[in-house]
Amino acid sequence: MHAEPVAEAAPAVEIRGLVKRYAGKTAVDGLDLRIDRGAVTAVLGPNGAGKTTTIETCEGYRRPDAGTVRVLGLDPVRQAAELRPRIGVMLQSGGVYPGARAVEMLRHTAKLHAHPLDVDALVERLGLGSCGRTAYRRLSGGQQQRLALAMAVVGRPELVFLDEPTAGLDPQARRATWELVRDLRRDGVTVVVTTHHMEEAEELADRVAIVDRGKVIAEGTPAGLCRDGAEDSLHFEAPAGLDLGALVKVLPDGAAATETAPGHYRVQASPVDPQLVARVTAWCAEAGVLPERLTARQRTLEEVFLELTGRELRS
Ligand SMILES: Nc1ncnc2c1ncn2[C@@H]1O[C@H](COP(=O)(O)OP(=O)(O)OP(=O)(O)O)[C@@H](O)[C@H]1O
Repeated sequence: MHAEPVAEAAPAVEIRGLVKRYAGKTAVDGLDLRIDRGAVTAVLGPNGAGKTTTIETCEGYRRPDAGTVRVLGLDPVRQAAELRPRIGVMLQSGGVYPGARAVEMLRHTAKLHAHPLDVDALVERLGLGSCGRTAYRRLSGGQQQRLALAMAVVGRPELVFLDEPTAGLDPQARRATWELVRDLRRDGVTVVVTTHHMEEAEELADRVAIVDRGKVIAEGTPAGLCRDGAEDSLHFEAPAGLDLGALVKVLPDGAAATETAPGHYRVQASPVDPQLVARVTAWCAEAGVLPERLTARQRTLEEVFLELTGRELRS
């Protein structure tokens, strides 16, 4: 006899075939995305790709025109009352009463939750100490951002949505935000973050979803996306006119070697790994050639992003 299977916890977010239109214009076009619990997921995409619309649908602020959205197993519109206390939301536009005093508002929000974070410690770590009695509308843009972040996390939510949390922040505030996100992850909180900063996604995210024209067009770990289908390359300099036909013979199938300019060589292969470097250098040693300025390059997430979404500016 098998034991009864334990019901698996629902994923943090499960979106199937989401469609959202504004006045006939399709902003989200059959988007599928599953986000597991306990990880940081970065949602990337060009301006207007549909990221904010998707996130706001998960938060229950927008109703899908088609498809289904489940957040912690709940319908964000029909089961909003049950869902809201369990999620933290940082909106791009603040979503805060402009006349309210900054830290008072945070204290008030904390009191609405059963087990809030320590407000003073949060204020301190986000550098909001000097903003105590200042009205929200009088805070600088960066201070408003940090307060919105504090409001999103103060109630110790299970799942936090952060829409461009570091847009317009100075490097110190950006780092403080990253640290807070890392702490959330360490505490088992699921974080969904949209960003236009690729290094932020590489730095913070366990998984990345790239959205374009209302659909998820790629999904995986940052390292996996940089590796997948990648034409990575190895570069070195040596005397001009090396016999590259002989070099290619010792390389794995599919590898190519070219002299891009006299004495400048490029070896393309997938993957560029330590074995490839060893074969190239062993061949050079056989040929009595010193490969100078030998560099192995993997694509960055920004390069992958541009390859997938195109280099031209969208109108
Ligand atoms: N309230 C609205 N009314 C009409 N159109 C809208 C509305 N909100 C968004 N859109 C349109 O829907 C599309 C998707 O917008 P959305 O804000 O979801 O994109 P995004 O990926 O978050 O972009 P960004 O990176 O610029 O924030 C865009 O073409 C946008 O102009």
